[in-house]
Amino acid sequence: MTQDLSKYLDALQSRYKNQKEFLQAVEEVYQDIKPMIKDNKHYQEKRVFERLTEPDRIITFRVEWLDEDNQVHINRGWRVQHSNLIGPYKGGLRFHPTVNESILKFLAFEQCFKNALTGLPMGGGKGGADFDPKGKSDIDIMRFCQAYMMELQRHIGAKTDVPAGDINVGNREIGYLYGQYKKIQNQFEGVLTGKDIEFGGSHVRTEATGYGLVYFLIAMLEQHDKSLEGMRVAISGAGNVAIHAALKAIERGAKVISLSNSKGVLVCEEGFSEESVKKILARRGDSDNALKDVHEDINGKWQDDETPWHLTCDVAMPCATQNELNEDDAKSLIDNGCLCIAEGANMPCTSQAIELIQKEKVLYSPGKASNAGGVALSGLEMSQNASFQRKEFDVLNEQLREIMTTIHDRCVNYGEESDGHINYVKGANMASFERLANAMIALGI
Ligand SMILES: NC(=O)C1=CN([C@@H]2O[C@H](COP(=O)(O)OP(=O)(O)OC[C@H]3O[C@@H](n4cnc5c(N)ncnc54)[C@H](O)[C@@H]3O)[C@@H](O)[C@H]2O)C=CC1
Ligand SMILES: O=C(O)CCC(=O)C(=O)O
Repeated sequence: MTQDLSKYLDALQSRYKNQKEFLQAVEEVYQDIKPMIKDNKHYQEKRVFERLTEPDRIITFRVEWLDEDNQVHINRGWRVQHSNLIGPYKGGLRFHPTVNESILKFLAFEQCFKNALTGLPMGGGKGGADFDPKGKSDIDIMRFCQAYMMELQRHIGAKTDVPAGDINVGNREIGYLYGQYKKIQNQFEGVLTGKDIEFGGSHVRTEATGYGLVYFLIAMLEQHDKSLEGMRVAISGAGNVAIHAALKAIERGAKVISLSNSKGVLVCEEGFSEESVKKILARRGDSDNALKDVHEDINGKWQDDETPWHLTCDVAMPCATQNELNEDDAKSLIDNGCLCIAEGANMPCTSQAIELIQKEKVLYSPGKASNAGGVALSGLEMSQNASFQRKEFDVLNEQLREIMTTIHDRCVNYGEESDGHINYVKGANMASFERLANAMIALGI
């Protein structure tokens, strides 16, 4: 039967040969769950792996919009509804010129496993557009969001599909998207998460992915009798995930030595202060390189076209984008003594980098486990919306910490190897696959 499965994988690789990110995500899961399928005749007979690798549906549409000078623009929009086996489709929207079907399919596929790990009733999806918000005015952003929602609203609903933010879709964009949905549908419901606190949003959603990443990291270090306090932490990215991971790591006594963007890296050898990170956060909206702008003010060094991975650090947290950390970067981190890599972004390490990291037995957590805090908090936003209630910040923050610790423990339960090493990738893949596969069998064909 595993032989048939490898034939199926060959067929998938040939059918989607132009979708390298999607295949990369599927192949990673396949390696870890192969033995589970071999040992379970129901998984074989019901062809669960094959069914899990094909999205339920992909909605593709044209987004036409008028900019503030009344010029016509046309973009491609998508929503990949991958699986609603264990709850409504759930996952973010990404607006970036590099967005294509392969990237959204990989993200939606990963999202199913991530959401299963949270223990909450959420299926997996992802969407977005090849729209580039860089340099666009607020009016242009609003008009694009309205045009995008004009089509998306037909396909989503509080119990059907609940999008949220991802790269370049934050609180402002969610507001414009939700405003348009409400106008068209005349429904005040939890159809999007990441909303403003004043109209149905939840405390801690903004911070959740970054904070959750650090809660996971702390659990991972404690599991290995280590503490985050005093550790040098290199972070990439300077967006929602990176900034909140930096703030939480600083609060917990770590020395955060870098933040980055696609133009270079900002290094602060003595460690950023909380005030420095907040300065960067405040500048983000009105500058296309906030990191470079503030470097002198906060006593940091700006390095053009560099990434953080050549720095000497104890912990690395890639929090920018997919495949941003390659084999050479992994080698450089390991040679410089890095003992832990915790992913904040989705699939930031290339397959070759992961192979090396695993071979060297460096502590390593995949994004689908360590960045699950964002979607977990979205799940809590959905339940607050459904019951027309609002929970306090501290209550939700504690719930987030508990969920991340539980995800960590699930990875340990499934990922501990005979020599005691914990393979968090294997643990995350097996624990989530089991939940999805069992649901698939119970729900019938
Ligand atoms: N926002 C969320 O709740 C969640 C986000 N993620 C993932 O985290 C990552 C970052 O997302 P957000 O922080 O939300 O987005 P964001 O739009 O707030 O920030 C993205 C950051 O990455 C930087 N960046 C983009 N491309 C880069 C490149 N090639 N090299 C270096 N830096 C680059 C940008 O300059 C920006 O600072 C993405 O992989 C996303 O899918 C994962 C889970 C939840
Ligand atoms: O909160 C959500 O629904 C989406 C989060 C997300 O896009 C992710 O986990 O990658």
